[in-house]
Amino acid sequence: MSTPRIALDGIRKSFPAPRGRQEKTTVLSDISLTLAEGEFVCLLGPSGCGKSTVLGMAAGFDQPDSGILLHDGEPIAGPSPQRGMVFQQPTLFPWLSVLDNVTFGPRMAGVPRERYLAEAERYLRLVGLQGFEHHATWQLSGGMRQRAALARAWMPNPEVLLMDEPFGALDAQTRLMMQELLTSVWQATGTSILFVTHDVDEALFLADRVLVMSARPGTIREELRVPFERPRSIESLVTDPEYARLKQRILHIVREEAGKSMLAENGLCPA
Ligand SMILES: Nc1ncnc2c1ncn2[C@@H]1O[C@H](COP(=O)(O)OP(=O)(O)OP(=O)(O)O)[C@@H](O)[C@H]1O
Repeated sequence: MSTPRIALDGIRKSFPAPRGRQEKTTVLSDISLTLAEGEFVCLLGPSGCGKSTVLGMAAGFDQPDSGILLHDGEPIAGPSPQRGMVFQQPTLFPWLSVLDNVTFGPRMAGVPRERYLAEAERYLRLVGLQGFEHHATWQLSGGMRQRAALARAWMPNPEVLLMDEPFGALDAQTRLMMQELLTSVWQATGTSILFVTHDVDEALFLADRVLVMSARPGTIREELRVPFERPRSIESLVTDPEYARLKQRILHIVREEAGKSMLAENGLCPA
């Protein structure tokens, strides 16, 4: 078997307790997962189970207390342009044009314009923003801003993209369009994607595999392979009995784990 792009093995992570309290909060108890080259994996789980913490560690923003964290078999010691991150709120500079936002990294690094312009135009075309290069980002809709953020994340040609509910703030129609668009850019680039979502339909539309996390302290409770051929159409998927079975299974686990979280928050032990 080839080396995975990203591998987490036995990751444990705790954070200091809020002021005035002694004990630490253990957020992740034993997380092991892999992301293969070109694979699309979705991470689902109840609120607060540690999904963003997993992404942050894979990005190199934070280190685990124990366990192994690897990119192509090498330890992840800090952030790298090979691992891009996309957040729910696109972190764009509102006063800059779309093109200046997308090319911000190479411009700040002093790369000559002719070396990055064709690449920027390619990504703007892939995300459907050709013709909007010179608009300021405050002039764009939420979906268009997130498309600009995608083009910017792809500019360094990262091997891995880590996405933290990137479509969570969009309306249902825009969200569907963004899922189709993301799938087509992913297929055109071959980037490995680890994608956090709360939306089971989104996970089943996008992913090759879905990993469902337990309540905090988070661990991977179940892994489901998503068998549907690509390109996928949401209209066909929703009539597929296998889609209904997978959706029911994931909803069942997430509800069960969310129930455990509520009991723990109220100081009660799950039965
Ligand atoms: N830097 C930090 N310091 C202290 N606690 C933190 C820190 N980062 C995260 N936490 C805590 O860790 C837990 C997990 O947070 P995280 O954001 O990873 O969960 P999540 O599954 O992504 O949540 P959600 O689904 O609600 O976005 C939360 O209780 C959060 O308060």
